[in-house]
Amino acid sequence: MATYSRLPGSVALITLHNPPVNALSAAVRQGIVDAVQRALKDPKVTSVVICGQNGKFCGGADIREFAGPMLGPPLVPMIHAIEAVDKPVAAAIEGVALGGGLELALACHYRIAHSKAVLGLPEVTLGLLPGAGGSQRLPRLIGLTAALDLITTGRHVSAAEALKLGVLDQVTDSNAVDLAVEFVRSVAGQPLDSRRLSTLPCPCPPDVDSLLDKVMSKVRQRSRGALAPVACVRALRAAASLPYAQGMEKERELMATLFNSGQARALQYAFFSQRVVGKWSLPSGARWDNSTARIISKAAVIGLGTMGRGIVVALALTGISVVAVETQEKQLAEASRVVPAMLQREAGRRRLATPPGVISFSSNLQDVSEVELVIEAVFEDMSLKLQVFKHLSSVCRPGTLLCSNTSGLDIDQLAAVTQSPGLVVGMHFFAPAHVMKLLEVVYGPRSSPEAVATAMQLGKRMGKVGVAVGNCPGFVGNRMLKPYLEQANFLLEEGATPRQVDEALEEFGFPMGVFRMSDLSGLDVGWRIRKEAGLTGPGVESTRTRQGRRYSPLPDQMCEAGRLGQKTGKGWYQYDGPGGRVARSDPWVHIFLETYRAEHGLVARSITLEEILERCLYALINEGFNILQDAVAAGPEDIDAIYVFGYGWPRHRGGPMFHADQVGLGRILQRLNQHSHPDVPHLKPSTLLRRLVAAGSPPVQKWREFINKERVHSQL
Ligand SMILES: CCCCCCCCCCCCC/C=C/C(=O)SCCNC(=O)CCNC(=O)[C@H](O)C(C)(C)COP(=O)(O)OP(=O)(O)OC[C@H]1O[C@@H](n2cnc3c(N)ncnc32)[C@H](O)[C@@H]1OP(=O)(O)O
Repeated sequence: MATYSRLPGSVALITLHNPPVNALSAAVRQGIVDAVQRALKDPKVTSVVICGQNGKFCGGADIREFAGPMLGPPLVPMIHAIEAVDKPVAAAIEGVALGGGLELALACHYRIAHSKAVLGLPEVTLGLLPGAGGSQRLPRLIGLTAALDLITTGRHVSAAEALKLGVLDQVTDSNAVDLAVEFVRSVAGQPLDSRRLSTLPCPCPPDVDSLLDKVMSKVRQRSRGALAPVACVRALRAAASLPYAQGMEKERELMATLFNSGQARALQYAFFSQRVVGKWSLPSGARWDNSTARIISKAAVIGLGTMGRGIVVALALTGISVVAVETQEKQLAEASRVVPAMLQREAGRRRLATPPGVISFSSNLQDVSEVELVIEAVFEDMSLKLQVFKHLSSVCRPGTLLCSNTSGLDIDQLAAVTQSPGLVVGMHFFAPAHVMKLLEVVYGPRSSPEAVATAMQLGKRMGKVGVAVGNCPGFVGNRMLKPYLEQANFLLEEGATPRQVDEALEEFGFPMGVFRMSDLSGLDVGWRIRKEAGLTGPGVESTRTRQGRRYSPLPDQMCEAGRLGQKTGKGWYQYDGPGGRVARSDPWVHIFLETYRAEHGLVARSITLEEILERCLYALINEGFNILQDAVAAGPEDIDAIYVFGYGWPRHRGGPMFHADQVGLGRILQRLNQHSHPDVPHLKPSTLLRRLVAAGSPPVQKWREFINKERVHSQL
């Protein structure tokens, strides 16, 4: 709702009330309409201020309402009515003015903000455009070029930047509402025509068409099939070329298409998933709201390879003091040189004013004795990690949290060699660790709620999306990746080329197909894991069935031929020498595949794009259902957040489990059954998937509840 009060000196104050962010729900819109009417009718009122309760102006339209029928007064006419008021109206912006919140402010005649306020039109990140006049008013206020940047990226800007751009009229370090009240009193009675943005022309550069074409091609390239950024550019083209009323008509038309699209649903689901995963819970009953996190101020990182260096930077950026330990002198010397530069660059990129934490480098493990939390990031080798954990347990003071950055090894085994297994958790970062948003926080049966809460809290401080997951080989992300990679290799055996597979996945929206990704991360990573699992190596027979399952030795043979990916200049593609980035098809690979097929009596067949996607993605999704069934992930949102933030799953497709819901669970089940084969267990449909289909395929938002009920009745 919104409240109305008349302040001394003829100013009406309209306050939005809808915690936590004063979103423009039906009740708030009704409250605003009523309050504006009252202000208009009251002859004693000469000016109006609109503000939000609890220091937050407005977080925009109520996203939850988008899923149902839109009730209450519509936003667009409400905003028009505010602009038309013949008494000066000012928005007093504290906290946030985002989306519809900023559009509301743009309808006001003046905008006054607190210096800590954040403004933006992030609708594009929800699969929409600023459809309450924002796409037409903002360019008229700040010019087409700046509006294109803000609207197509959805980025938030500080009050200082907004003032510079001309979005704001004044910024204050003190009370923005008081200043706005004082200000509107001073301008009461003055003409308002020039303050109504809809009446102004849109300032454009002379080469407007070439600017719009350039932005459009950049947006298409960056958006990987997302519709909203393209629609935003179209709406802004209308602002630049049409009178306001026609521009609004175009905005409405584009918004109508986006509003009901699967992409908007996916992006709004992704918005809420990101928030759901913060509210973690463990099978033990420990939860985000009944567990206490420790505040970490001193931490250590053991191992300064690529991952360790990124973790040091991520910690230091939060202001934590870090002891960075590396026992190999050469690696230590290189890290001491490289890490401060990385830190400087990243701090600059994030426009951090505060000095980052202090880093001290050491080759001595004893130097971690005073820290509160250690993150081990040594080579992915269990015996080495066990040694490190044993040592840490004796060196660190009691109560120190011991975390491992392992990408899939057994956390319980590591915990078992320490004196306090409850204080051991996995903190699985993704490369580059100071940039990538995902953090898998891995708990074992003995991990204490405090340890999980602390790791999750620390992740949040580092700006990560932390997802609490159970302990199993590969955890969630890499466990699901395994069947995906496996299917990609099988497709090569059957006749596909690496480029065909990659193109299908890139067209789906991944930034990189599976083979380009393997080349980037190094083919030897998986090779080492397969050797440890006894699947390849000396003495293992070179067959296509191993340990009772279909097995493709193709990636092993690539490694044996010294083709480890980008780092060797050759992998599934060829590059311009070691470290090269541009992937080109390699005739060697084609001959290699042909020879391989001939040796194994395989006849290449033509494989459709559809089959590539189904086999790779449905195998991955099926493993997601197994993970939910095993309670390794608490809900589908957890899996989807992991894939969107860590594995390049296109955000406008919501995540693998959301995608399954969109495709239809019945269809996924039917296709899995079709592709299924007795010696490919990953394609055997999961029991959970079958039970969901039998229950009528409830929507993804209901799966958590369904799983819990099934578990109570021991059906899973
Ligand atoms: C027939 C078809 C017709 C089609 C035509 C239709 C026409 C319709 C016209 C409608 C035009 C609408 C145009 C406007 C659109 C919009 O405004 S879309 C929304 C834009 N706003 C945003 O994207 C902001 C989203 N929120 C945030 O970025 C952050 O929440 C925050 C505001 C910066 C605060 O961050 P923080 O303090 O970290 O808190 P959070 O944890 O993120 O959030 C707290 C809780 O608040 C919930 N929430 C936040 N914003 C909204 C929102 N806008 N709507 C609903 N709920 C919101 C968030 O989910 C958290 O709740 P819990 O998860 O329950 O904790």
